Amino acid sequence: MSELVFFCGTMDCGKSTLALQIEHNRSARGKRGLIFTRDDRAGAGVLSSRLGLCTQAVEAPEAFDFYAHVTDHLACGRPADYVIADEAQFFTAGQIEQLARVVDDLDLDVYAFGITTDFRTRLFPGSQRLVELADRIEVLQVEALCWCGARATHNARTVDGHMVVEGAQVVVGDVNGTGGETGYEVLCRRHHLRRQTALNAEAGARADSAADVMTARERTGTHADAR
Ligand SMILES: Nc1ncnc2c1ncn2[C@@H]1O[C@H](COP(=O)(O)OP(=O)(O)O)[C@@H](O)[C@H]1O
Ligand SMILES: Cc1cn([C@H]2C[C@H](O)[C@@H](COP(=O)(O)O)O2)c(=O)[nH]c1=O
Repeated sequence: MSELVFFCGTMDCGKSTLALQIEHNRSARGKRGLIFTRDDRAGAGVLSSRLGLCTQAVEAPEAFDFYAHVTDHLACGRPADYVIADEAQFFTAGQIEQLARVVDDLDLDVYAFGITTDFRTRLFPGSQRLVELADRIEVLQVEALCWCGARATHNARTVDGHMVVEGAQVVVGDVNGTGGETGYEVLCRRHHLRRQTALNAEAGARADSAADVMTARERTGTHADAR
């Protein structure tokens, strides 16, 4: 029986890589896939992984109808055995329902990949509908890590390395943003809630060690000018 599977995780945990691997393994066995994405960092009509691999995909903007596209494709006599949909968090709830119909009415497997929550820890509409409708939810096993070493569970948006909590839900970008640009950093829940990014942690550690030196000097009565 065909299924709708939602592969999810934080940013940078290997979702697009897995999408490319699933595509590779199935096409190597003669199966034909339809590949969709929306607003990939590499540009329109591309599904890209940070490992350097990418493949052509159909760009699916807000008005795009997945069900109509797949039925048209089949009606033209072209084959399709499965569907891959990356950046699924950006799809509308209605588009996820179309993907569910592709499974139920057209009997194709649909593999959707996306982050569940935004920089404010709120579900994206597409991800919410996938959680509600998917036959299976697979959390990726390659853990992205917070700067503290714990498993990263949340996505922070950063400007100059500092976490921001205001702004549009969708801002396409990458982890490790630099030079004033909007970027992202994955964090564990504790550090997301405390708004502590790697940069803040570094500054905090420097301040702590300066305070330790001051305390030691006060304790021993030594000062830089006394040396
Ligand atoms: N230089 C590298 N060497 C090895 N693995 C890398 C390298 N750069 C990225 N990766 C791997 O690629 C993963 C990101 O893959 P990607 O498919 O782009 O993530 P996602 O789609 O979840 O944002 C990282 O978690 C890491 O495991
Ligand atoms: C948290 C968050 C992310 N985004 C964007 C940033 C990237 O373009 C994608 C995620 O891509 P990835 O392949 O999973 O790294 O989503 C956003 O628009 N809004 C957010 O809150």
